Amino acid sequence: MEIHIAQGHNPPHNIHGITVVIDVIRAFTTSHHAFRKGLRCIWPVASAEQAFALRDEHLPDALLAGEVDALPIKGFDFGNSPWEIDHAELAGKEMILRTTNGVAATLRARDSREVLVAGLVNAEATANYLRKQNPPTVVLVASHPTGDEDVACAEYIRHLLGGNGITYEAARERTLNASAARKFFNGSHPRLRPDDIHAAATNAGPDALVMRVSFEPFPCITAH
Ligand SMILES: O=C(O)[C@H](CS(=O)(=O)O)OP(=O)(O)O
Ligand SMILES: [Mg+2]
Repeated sequence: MEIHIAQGHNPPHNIHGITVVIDVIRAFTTSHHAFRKGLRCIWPVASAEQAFALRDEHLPDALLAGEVDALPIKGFDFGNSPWEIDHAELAGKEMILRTTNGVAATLRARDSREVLVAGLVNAEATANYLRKQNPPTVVLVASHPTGDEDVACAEYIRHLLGGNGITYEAARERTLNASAARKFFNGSHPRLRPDDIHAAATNAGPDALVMRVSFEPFPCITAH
């Protein structure tokens, strides 16, 4: 298995392999928490306008979650926040999600045999799944174009797959110290809570959920 790490919103082609889009702070931490609460599926979209349109035209009961510039969007039910998700009733529901990095990169990751999304929370379960599938290539996409937290998670997954990499403890430290984490610790906004970063830095172990993306008729994330 060849393992490549890429960074940013444009995952490379990986026609015969599996692509894992990584967003630790916070999109796929939020997603994992939502699936743990019984959410059925996530519909990722590129903008707040698309989120409102998808709900109004096709999914009248779906909840809206996400951010612009990390902040909650007016008219949405939740921010891009694992803490807010932990305090919500989600069993059997569907959610439309708009985020800056994780969702943006996922929407551009179609040229792959299979696409997964992950954070540190489900890195171990994702690595176990990759090992079982044993594709010829794995592309780990650190979705934040310049940040360190997603690269750290990619290096941890590569380590779990037997390649060069770092321990969970090192990835956790890099997440807590990432530039994207700062605004959650300095009281900059009441809905940017330190709890979100502590959730993002948590390892839920091998029993965490693997999150897969399908693209037809609309992009959709489900958990397994
Ligand atoms: O809301 C988030 O956590 C981020 C934006 S930032 O990196 O914190 O500015 O969006 P995401 O798509 O989850 O990286
Ligand atoms: Mg991020």
